[in-house]
Amino acid sequence: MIKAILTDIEGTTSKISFVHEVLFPYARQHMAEFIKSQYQNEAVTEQIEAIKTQIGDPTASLETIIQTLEHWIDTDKKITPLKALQGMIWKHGYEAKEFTGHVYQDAFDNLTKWQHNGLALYVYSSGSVAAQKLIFGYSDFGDMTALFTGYFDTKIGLKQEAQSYENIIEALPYHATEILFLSDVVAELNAAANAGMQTYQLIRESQPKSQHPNANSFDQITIQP
Ligand SMILES: CSCCC(=O)C(=O)COP(=O)(O)O
Ligand SMILES: [Mg+2]
Repeated sequence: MIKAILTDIEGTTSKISFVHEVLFPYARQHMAEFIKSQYQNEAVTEQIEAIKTQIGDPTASLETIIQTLEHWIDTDKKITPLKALQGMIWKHGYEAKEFTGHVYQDAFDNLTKWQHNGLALYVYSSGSVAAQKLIFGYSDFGDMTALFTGYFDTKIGLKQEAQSYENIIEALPYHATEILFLSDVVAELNAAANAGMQTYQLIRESQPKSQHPNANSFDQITIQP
């Protein structure tokens, strides 16, 4: 019996193009100015130090840090300090109403229904928890954050590793088989299944099917009572 839903964002609740054509370019455009103006802000300093550790250069200049971040954005790296900084930059965009968070109508409808029916809803995305709260907090449907009981990001582990899902199971009051993980990415679904979760693949665009149950929209997801 499913008691909790764990959902991916990009390609699952939300359009890939919103992330790649709106969010990533916005962060790319503002990253240099943001780092230069905010590097003494404690939360930003913490991320800069983490980047220095990651690249193995404790004396890296701000210029090197900026170039590294821009390269990571261009190559879609799911690196925790990059994701934290992107979230901080997106906050300005959402607050200035430069964009709202894209969420598919069927995702909004079914997440609302599932929560109403007593299922606990959680998010697991490579975007930081702060960025997850922004996309749902400033969504096309208004503030959706009350739908979710909890959020997980790469601090719990990478999305294609079974250990990350084992860590999530450990953090939740459910048995692995009571959790349904929704994602468009087969490697993530395989990792979740290896940890014992149930899975559904969202095929929003023209991805190849896999051995996981699949659906084109949340409307087609059947949850056994
Ligand atoms: C929180 S919206 C931005 C998502 C993001 O930064 C990303 O890299 C996509 O990750 P996902 O795990 O949702 O595919
Ligand atoms: Mg995805």
